Amino acid sequence: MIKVTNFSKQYKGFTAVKNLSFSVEPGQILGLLGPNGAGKTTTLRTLCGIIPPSSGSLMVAGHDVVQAPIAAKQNLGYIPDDPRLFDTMTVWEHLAFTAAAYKLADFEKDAEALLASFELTHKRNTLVHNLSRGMRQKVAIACAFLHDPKVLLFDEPLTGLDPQGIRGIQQAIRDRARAGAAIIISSHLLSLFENLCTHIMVLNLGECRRFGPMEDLLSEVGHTDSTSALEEVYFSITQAADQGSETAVV
Ligand SMILES: Nc1ncnc2c1ncn2[C@@H]1O[C@H](COP(=O)(O)OP(=O)(O)OP(=O)(O)O)[C@@H](O)[C@H]1O
Repeated sequence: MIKVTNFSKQYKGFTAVKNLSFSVEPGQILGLLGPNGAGKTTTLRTLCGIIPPSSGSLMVAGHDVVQAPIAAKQNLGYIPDDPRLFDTMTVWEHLAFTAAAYKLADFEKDAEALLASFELTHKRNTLVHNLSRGMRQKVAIACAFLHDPKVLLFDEPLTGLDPQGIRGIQQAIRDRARAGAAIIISSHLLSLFENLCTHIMVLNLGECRRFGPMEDLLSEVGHTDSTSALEEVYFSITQAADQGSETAVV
């Protein structure tokens, strides 16, 4: 569903991502982690077609994001770390606008259901300018879900959410994966990965240092507490990477 092959990205000669290859199948949730500047956002933004790759191929639901950008985007929902909304539009107008952009007929029932699931029904006619940060985040996620994309990309999805919101988004992500979506989540919250992800990729300085199923990664460490196990794996990989170790695939 998501297939990235030998992807590299340079910004004016600086290599932000180097020779990255991985895939995410339907139902899988890949957790992308790595220190600041590791290349996570660059990878997600390239998969969305916001920035072009320098080399390599990136496929979304069978469509090359450079060769067939519209078909790729029709199958994609992207929630950036700082979603930009239209301050002078209401919550409902955002959903209607999104439906028009994706040419969705009869979107109303699905939109109502999304508002209910994100506890936004009572804010239906409120200008997004007058929403809290967490509510704005939920509007962005509801819009990204509306066309029922096969691929979902989340950059730091829990920023600004309250515990109830966090639980709601986690459940929504799980439901989408169960329904067959391929999902990538970038975050610094290891506990989020432990609760949600089927696979993990650790990036450091633009290179993949580890990629594989979560259970394989955790079994290496042999912890019963998976949050601290993930933490241990993360630090051992990123510190080893700093000392120049090779990429490992589990
Ligand atoms: N437009 C740009 N021009 C030049 N360099 C850039 C640009 N965007 C990102 N970079 C550089 O590319 C590298 C990777 O950045 P990126 O935003 O992908 O990292 P990240 O893993 O998402 O980091 P964080 O966890 O801090 O969000 C960084 O060194 C960053 O400074």
